[in-house]
Amino acid sequence: MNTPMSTDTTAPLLHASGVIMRFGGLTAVRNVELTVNPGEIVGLIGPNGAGKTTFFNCLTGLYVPTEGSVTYRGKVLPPKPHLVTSAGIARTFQNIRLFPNMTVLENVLVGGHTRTKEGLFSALLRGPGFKRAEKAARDKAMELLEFTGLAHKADHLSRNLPYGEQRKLEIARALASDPGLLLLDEPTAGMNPQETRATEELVFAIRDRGIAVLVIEHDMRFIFNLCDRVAVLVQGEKLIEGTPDTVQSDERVIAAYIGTPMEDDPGQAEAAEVEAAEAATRTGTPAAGTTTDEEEQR
Ligand SMILES: Nc1ncnc2c1ncn2[C@@H]1O[C@H](COP(=O)(O)OP(=O)(O)OP(=O)(O)O)[C@@H](O)[C@H]1O
Repeated sequence: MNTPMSTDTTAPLLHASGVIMRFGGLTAVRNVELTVNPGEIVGLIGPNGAGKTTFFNCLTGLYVPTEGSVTYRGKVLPPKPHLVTSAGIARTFQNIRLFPNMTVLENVLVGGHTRTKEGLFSALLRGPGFKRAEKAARDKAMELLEFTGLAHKADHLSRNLPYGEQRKLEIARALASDPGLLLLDEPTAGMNPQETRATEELVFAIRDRGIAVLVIEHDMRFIFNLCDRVAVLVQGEKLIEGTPDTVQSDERVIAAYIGTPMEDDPGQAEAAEVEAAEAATRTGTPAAGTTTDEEEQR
C-alpha cells in the first residue's frame, strides 16, 4: 500500500533525535530520542502533561522542534503537516477532527487528496483522466471503509456516527493518504471495552498491511497487549524504553503513574478505621476510636 522512498529496509522508518520543544520558558519535550522500525507497533505512554502530544506534533510538522531532528526513511521531515503527510506519515488526533457535515465516504476521499495526481484543469473540465482518477479514489476509499468495518455507513453523515465509529473513520481517513507510518493519538479514548478490543484488532491489521504504527494511549492494557516496544515520557523526558514486560515491571514507571506512597499514608489510616468499624458492626461492639449513631447525635 505504501510507496517506499528508499530501498533500505534495515534503516529505521522514523528517527527522532535529540528533540527538544520549548514554549517560552516551558520545556515540554527534553532531548527525546525515538525510532520506529518497519513493521513495528511502538507505544508512547506517560502521565498527563508528559509531552506526548507535543512530541507527536514535532513528528508531524505541526511544530518545528526547538532543537533536534526528525527523519523519515532517512530524509529530514518538511516543516508543514501536509508535506509530512505526502512524505508518508499520517495521524489521527486526540480530539476527533472529522468534517461533520460530510458523508463517511467523503471524509475518506478528503484524506486521499494528497495522493491525487490530476491537476486543476483536468478537475475543472472533468475530462476522462479526472473521471478515472475519481473512480480509483472512490474504489480505494470504499476498500478502506470495508477494512475498517464502516462500508455500510458510507452515505451517512459523519456527525451521526456513534463515537467509536467516528474514531475508526479518522483512522480510515488517515490510511487514505497511503502512509508508511501511522501515528495514533489516544485512539481508544472514550471507548467501551468491546470497541477498545476491536481497535486493537484493527491496529494489528494495519500493521499486517505493512504500515508501522506509533500510538499514544492511556489505556495500559491496550498498550501492553499491542506494542512491540513502549517508550515512557515523564515531564518531557524519556524515562525508559523497552518491551511491554520490561516497562510494566519498572518501578520508576509504576511510581510515575501511581505516585510514591506517602509516609504515614492518611488513606491507610482511614481504611483501617473503616475496617475496624465494619468488624465492630459484625461483633456488635463499638470499635476503638469510632462513634455510634447515638453518640454522634448527642
Ligand atoms: N502550544 C503550547 N503552548 C504552551 N505550552 C504547551 C503547548 N502545548 C503543550 N504545552 C504544555 O506542554 C506540556 C506537555 O503537554 P502535552 O499536551 O504534550 O502533554 P501530554 O503528555 O500529551 O498530556 P495528555 O496525556 O494530558 O494529553 C504541558 O505542560 C502543556 O501545558
